[in-house]
Amino acid sequence: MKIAIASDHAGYRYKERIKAHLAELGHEVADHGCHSTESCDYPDFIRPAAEAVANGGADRAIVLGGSGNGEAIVANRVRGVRCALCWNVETAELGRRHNNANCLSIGERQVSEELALAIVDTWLTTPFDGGRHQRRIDLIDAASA
Ligand SMILES: O=C(CO)[C@H](O)[C@H](O)COP(=O)(O)O
Repeated sequence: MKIAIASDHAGYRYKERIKAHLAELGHEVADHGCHSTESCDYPDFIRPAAEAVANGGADRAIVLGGSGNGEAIVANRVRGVRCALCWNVETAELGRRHNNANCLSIGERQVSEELALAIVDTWLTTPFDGGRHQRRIDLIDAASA
């Protein structure tokens, strides 16, 4: 899978760890920054990663911050992106099964590194259920057209 990844300073360490994990799994990763723990403004980095999904340059995106809230907000402003803020394995599973989330947001200050990797693995491997959930996604898209 082609995966775009981005963080701010608060998500930088998990970004580096998750990039290594994705490479081990054989995924192709494009890092949209940031590139250090020096304070920066997350929209500058998150938006290009989300746009990569919207324009077909990436299959999925992972965005990382301190809480992950602002990162999910930025990603969800990009049409066609469905970004799920996940803090445990169940929210990651539901983000895929019910929301067909093509973007994952995690807060480095909220979850352990071990849990972050488990969240990533679940989000990568869980299929979308379709059915009534596709109808709801269609309603979301229609409402924001
Ligand atoms: O999670 C975030 C946004 O939702 C950011 O990582 C967080 O706001 C950064 O805060 P600070 O500049 O105080 O490190």
